[in-house]
Amino acid sequence: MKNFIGTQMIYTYANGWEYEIYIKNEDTVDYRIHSGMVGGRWVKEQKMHLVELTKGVYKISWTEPTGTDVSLNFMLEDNKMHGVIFFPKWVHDHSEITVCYQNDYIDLMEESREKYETYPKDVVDEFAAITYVKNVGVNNENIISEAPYKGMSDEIRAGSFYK
Ligand SMILES: C=Cc1ccc(O)c(OC)c1
Repeated sequence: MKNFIGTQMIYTYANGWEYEIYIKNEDTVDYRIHSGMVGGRWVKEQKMHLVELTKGVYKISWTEPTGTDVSLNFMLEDNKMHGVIFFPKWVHDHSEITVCYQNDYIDLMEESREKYETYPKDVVDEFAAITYVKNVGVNNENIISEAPYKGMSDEIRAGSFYK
């Protein structure tokens, strides 16, 4: 658990979606979505549940202000993960509403989840290849502190992003 907390990772799902996550502390993640249905979205201070299922295998789970539910398994020894995302119908239908720095739009997310339809939910379950992993310590606010842009994940992997 000590090794996992403080880890920043970038991974690409089999469907091509690229995500970045920072396990900021034992119950909080920050993340950026580099590509996919809601590419451009980024979030700080998402509360989550974390368990170590077995040696080197971690599961984190949370429910978002949008009503989207997420559960992710990280298998670090194999450099892979598996994610399950349960999207309410409205996120699928109006994904553009969720593409923002969510922390500035919590009220809009909560209004939208009431205003639009929840069902049927869209379940996306995919494996992903982890393309970057680094333990950057806990509670670092500089890891995920700006919006994703095209090329950012390549810069992070190349070691040229953080000054
Ligand atoms: C909906 C959020 C969401 C879905 C899948 C992910 O891998 C993720 O990682 C930060 C976040």
